[in-house]
Amino acid sequence: MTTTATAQDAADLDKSDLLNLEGLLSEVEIQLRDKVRAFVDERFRPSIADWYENAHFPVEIVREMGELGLLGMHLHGYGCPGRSAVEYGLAAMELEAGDSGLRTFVSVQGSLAMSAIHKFGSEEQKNRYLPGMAKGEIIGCFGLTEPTAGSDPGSMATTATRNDDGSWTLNGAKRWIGLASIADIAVIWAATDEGIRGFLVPTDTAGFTATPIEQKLSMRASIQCDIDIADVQLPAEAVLPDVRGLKGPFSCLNEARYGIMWGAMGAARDSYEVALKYAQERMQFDKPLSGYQITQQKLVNMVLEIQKGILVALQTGRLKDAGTLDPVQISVGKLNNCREAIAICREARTMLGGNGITLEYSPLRHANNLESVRTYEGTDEVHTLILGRHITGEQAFR
Ligand SMILES: Cc1cc2nc3c(=O)[nH]c(=O)nc-3n(C[C@H](O)[C@H](O)[C@H](O)COP(=O)(O)OP(=O)(O)OC[C@H]3O[C@@H](n4cnc5c(N)ncnc54)[C@H](O)[C@@H]3O)c2cc1C
Repeated sequence: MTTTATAQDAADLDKSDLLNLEGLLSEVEIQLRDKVRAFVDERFRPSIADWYENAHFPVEIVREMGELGLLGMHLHGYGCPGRSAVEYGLAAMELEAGDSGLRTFVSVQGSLAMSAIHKFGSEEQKNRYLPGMAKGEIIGCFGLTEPTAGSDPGSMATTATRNDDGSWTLNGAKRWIGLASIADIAVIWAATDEGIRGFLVPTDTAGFTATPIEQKLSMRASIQCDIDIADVQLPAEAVLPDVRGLKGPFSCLNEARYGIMWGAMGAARDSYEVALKYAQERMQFDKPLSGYQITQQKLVNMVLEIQKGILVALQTGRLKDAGTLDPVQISVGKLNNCREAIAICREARTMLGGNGITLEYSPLRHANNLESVRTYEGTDEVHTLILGRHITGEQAFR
């Protein structure tokens, strides 16, 4: 009797959640996750292959994401949803199970642009922009990277000079700036006499030009731009008053890096599930691929890393919600989960054979997207150096 019951229980175990990590979540967290999963299934999955092929970002669903409470999710007040870090992470995982471009939109809007205004803006700036951004009526972008300053943003060449009347003149260039060509407001980081400062630049300001970067092999259902900033004139009150120096942009990057560690596991889980289904249906040498030892080993290795990666993300989220998270701990999850996710997606692709190189199946699309995800918000190398510095006490950046 006991044996039968145990066998039945084992058969019921979720093949994507062998350890029942769902049991670590609250009812509210599960409900939120399921709501976002349903949105991705209904509004995103049916069209993602076409959007990816045609390099189309579905701006038409931005307001729906606002209605779902996905924009600036973890921010409180000013019309923001005020969700926990774990809830934000679970949403990021479900969005990226659809496509990294969708999660990237939410990261740029909420974790980067809205966070910058929420953390460092004046009351006037917060009231003016955040409620509309939370609804998806105002789109924001975050300009830190430059053509010659990527991993080393401290070397940025964009300048902001204070004019005699207190207004500002900005000059320079930014590269790889998500959403810039469809954004209404850009957070632009620039070098000033007082150190690096953030500026809120309406994108219709004269001298501000955003041009989408084309011919991308990754993140195709998403927009990144070159920005040219030529004698852009801004009023005195355009500056974010409450921060100077790189700690400003870095604290926003930490918000986005946190979401990425969850998101990467969403792409990995989707690839694993696609590969498992395919292996069970595809017959070769008179039996399903899933009946071969090598195939089983691939699937087992995938699900082990997915479970570990979600545990890493969940523990990081619990620390964040408790207010005890150290930025070094974010590097653990960003580095590990991106690295493992890309390996999982590539392995899943091998199991699909030739069919795996088409957009009919998600793993190669996810793997290609993750090339961007492992690069932005600190490359693998940068997070390795952050962790190496912490472990050894020696900084090896330069
Ligand atoms: C799809 C996408 C979206 C993006 N969105 C945004 C955005 O919205 N806003 C924004 O500001 N930026 C954005 N970025 C830019 C992103 O943050 C940068 O690409 C990233 O920081 C790396 O900079 P880089 O591309 O200039 O590479 P580089 O910094 O030139 O690095 C090239 C290589 O050298 C390695 N390297 C660098 N320094 C060291 C070192 N000290 N030791 C060892 N190796 C090193 C790097 O790890 C990398 O492998 C985005 C990028 C992409 C691809």
